[in-house]
Amino acid sequence: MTTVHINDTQDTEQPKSPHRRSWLKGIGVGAVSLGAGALATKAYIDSSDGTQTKQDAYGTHQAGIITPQPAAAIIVVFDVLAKDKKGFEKLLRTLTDRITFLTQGGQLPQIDPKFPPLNSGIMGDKVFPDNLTMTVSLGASVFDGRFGLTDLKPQYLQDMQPFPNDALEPESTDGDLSIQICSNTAETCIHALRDIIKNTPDLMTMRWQMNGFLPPHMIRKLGKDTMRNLLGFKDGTSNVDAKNDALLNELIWVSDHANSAGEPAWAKGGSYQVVRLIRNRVEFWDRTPLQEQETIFGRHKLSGAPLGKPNEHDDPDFASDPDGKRIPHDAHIRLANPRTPETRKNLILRRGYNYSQGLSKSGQLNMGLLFVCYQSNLLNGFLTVQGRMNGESLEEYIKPFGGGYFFSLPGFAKGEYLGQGLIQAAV
Ligand SMILES: C=CC1=C(C)c2cc3[nH]c(cc4nc(cc5[nH]c(cc1n2)c(C)c5CCC(=O)O)C(CCC(=O)O)=C4C)c(C)c3C=C
Ligand SMILES: [Fe+2]
Repeated sequence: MTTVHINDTQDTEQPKSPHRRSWLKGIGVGAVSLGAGALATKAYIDSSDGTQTKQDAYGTHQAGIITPQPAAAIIVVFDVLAKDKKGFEKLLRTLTDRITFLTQGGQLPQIDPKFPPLNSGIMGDKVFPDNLTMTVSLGASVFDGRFGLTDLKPQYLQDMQPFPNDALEPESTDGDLSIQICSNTAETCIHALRDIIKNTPDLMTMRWQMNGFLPPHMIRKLGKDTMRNLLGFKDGTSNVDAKNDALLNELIWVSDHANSAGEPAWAKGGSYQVVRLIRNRVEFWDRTPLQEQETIFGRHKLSGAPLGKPNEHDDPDFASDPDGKRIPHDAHIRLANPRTPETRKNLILRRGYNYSQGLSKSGQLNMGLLFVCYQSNLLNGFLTVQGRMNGESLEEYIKPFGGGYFFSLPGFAKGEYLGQGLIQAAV
């Protein structure tokens, strides 16, 4: 999908849009003579505030997978109430309509005040796009026979089985259908979620959800800097290049590539989505020596550089360290990506968010990582990577307690609906 940026992530102190320049002219002030504060104020009230930034609704792939991450996210997982294929199709058509409207924006209809409003009203009467994406994915349970889809399940889709360090809570695990909602603001995500709930009361019910956030000032730097997770480390330094189409067709999208062999035809253009809710034991972490923290990840905390290297994007060069003296063999990055020709097929596209949810029952900070990743092959991707990381030193500080495996539907064209290929292939 094409990304359309309308000055959202630009440096707000440089007048760029014609609209903005005309405003400056209109008040008879030259840009050079305006102080940064005045420009920043103006940036807040015109289109460069990001409210008009739009992601395409139509395309080969759904938005929200390779599109840049905005600052706010909600992952919400539903169980489907629809009883048959017809009901499931109605759900997919409703989701398509609402997502198209919410992501592109527009006027909300006025209604008779004797009836409840059609919408929460959080965005007023005119919905603005605010960089919203809503990515719809299906869990394995949808293919259980209720909707005539049994023979159409993506081959690796399954319920989440606990890894040795997991304590999966059933109320926060699995589910029929996930929606990853991402936007510039938490309010726009909440608005979108409430719109979906209001429009599908008879079709699905919420099972679990998690809100995530990233620092907005870092997002505005547009990839010039890497964001930090709540353990204080740069997270996202090394990731699959979302601009490399050949790589994406091999590793992220179900495609004609051998990595996707055996998948049903309808799944082409989709991707396996993994969500993991991972609590961080931050009080314990904050009492851990810096040296130990860095050894656990295999990177320097401040710079994000691989241990013993000066720069963040330097190659960790494991080959020159066969005994693990510089970067231990059980360091997170060494297990996650050993960087060998054999492990190339295990690369995944990570798209996680931080989360914070007040206090745990035992009075500790309840915060961590809303881990999300995408891959064309769940077995070669997350399942193998997580398998390699079982027993890593980081496990003492983290506790995965929920999540699920889902299949992100292919994108749709104008006049089509999400999952149309699946429904048409169903019996
Ligand atoms: C199974 C996949 C992964 C899980 C689960 C996971 C959890 C997790 N990660 C961090 C922090 C960092 N991860 C980093 C790199 C990294 N992590 C994974 C995979 C999982 N992480 C991969 C594939 C990579 C990239 C490795 C590489 O190519 O070098 C880093 C280093 C910076 C970076 O490259 O992003 C950090 C820091 C936490 C805190 C966490 C669970 C709470
Ligand atoms: Fe990681």
